[in-house]
Amino acid sequence: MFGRNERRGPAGPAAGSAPHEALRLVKVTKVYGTGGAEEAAVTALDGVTLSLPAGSFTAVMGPSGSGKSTLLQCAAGLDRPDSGVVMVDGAEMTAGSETALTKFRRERIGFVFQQYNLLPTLNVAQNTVLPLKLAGRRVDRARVREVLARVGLADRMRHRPDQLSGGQRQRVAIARALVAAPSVVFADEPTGALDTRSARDVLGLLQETVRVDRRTVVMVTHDPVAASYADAVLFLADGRLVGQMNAPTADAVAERMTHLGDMYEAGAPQSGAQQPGAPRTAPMGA
Ligand SMILES: Nc1ncnc2c1ncn2[C@@H]1O[C@H](COP(=O)(O)OP(=O)(O)OP(=O)(O)O)[C@@H](O)[C@H]1O
Repeated sequence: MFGRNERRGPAGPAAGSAPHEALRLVKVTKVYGTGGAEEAAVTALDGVTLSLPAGSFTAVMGPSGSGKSTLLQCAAGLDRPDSGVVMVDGAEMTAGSETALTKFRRERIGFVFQQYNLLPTLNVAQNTVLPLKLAGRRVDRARVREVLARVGLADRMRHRPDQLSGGQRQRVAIARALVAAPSVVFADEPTGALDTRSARDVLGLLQETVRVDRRTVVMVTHDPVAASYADAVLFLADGRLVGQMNAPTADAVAERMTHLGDMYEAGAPQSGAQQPGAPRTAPMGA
């Protein structure tokens, strides 16, 4: 496991080769409500365009209500945008039927939620293999053991979630997210319910899956320390991307968050300099 400041160089591929794009959003818009007399329409996402290279770890931050969860839901295929395109590994996720979307999600996407979402009646191993079973894929026992060993739970395979601590439960959720070798892992406040030490373990595991397995991780968080484990932070305000910070530190992220409202009101979004392996966001309004 790597410490948060132990970076192994840029998260992108070796210099000279074109970065493989893991996730692309083009003008993704989501409006809730009809805008009728009794229900004001809320534009939760307003034309979000971004591109994340494979093997990158990106945190998404922004004030409450800025659209972070909606962005995650739309990018992960758990919800459909009203307009715009979501592509994973160069394939358009938003194109097909509900069945096709579900299949796409099961094959290419992993999830980690704040409240773990483990099934209480299944043990650790059974929870971990659930994505494989749902996708109708063969369960490779050695792979399951390997993934559980990676998260430090090889000796807990027969335990049920209620026999585990919060940190251990979240590590099961990470094993479950990784077992099917997804292209992108989406994590929604994965450390929101954890103590500092468990949070550090979970963030280290997410970082490790990026560095070692070359997975792509997108994490929504309110916590500047959690965001500092990422390669880059994207800042949202009012459903728009308003800034980006590469190689973030907790202090710099906290400061940017403090000024985010002012920045946005002044119409002066700031972006950090682009670095290899960092996400590319479109200019405002693109
Ligand atoms: N199902 C829904 N129906 C109507 N409005 C919604 C719905 N889901 C979200 N919204 C609205 O869309 C906007 C963005 O919500 P979202 O949950 O994405 O924000 P967030 O940045 O994740 O907020 P938080 O940090 O508080 O979780 C908010 O104004 C919210 O009230």
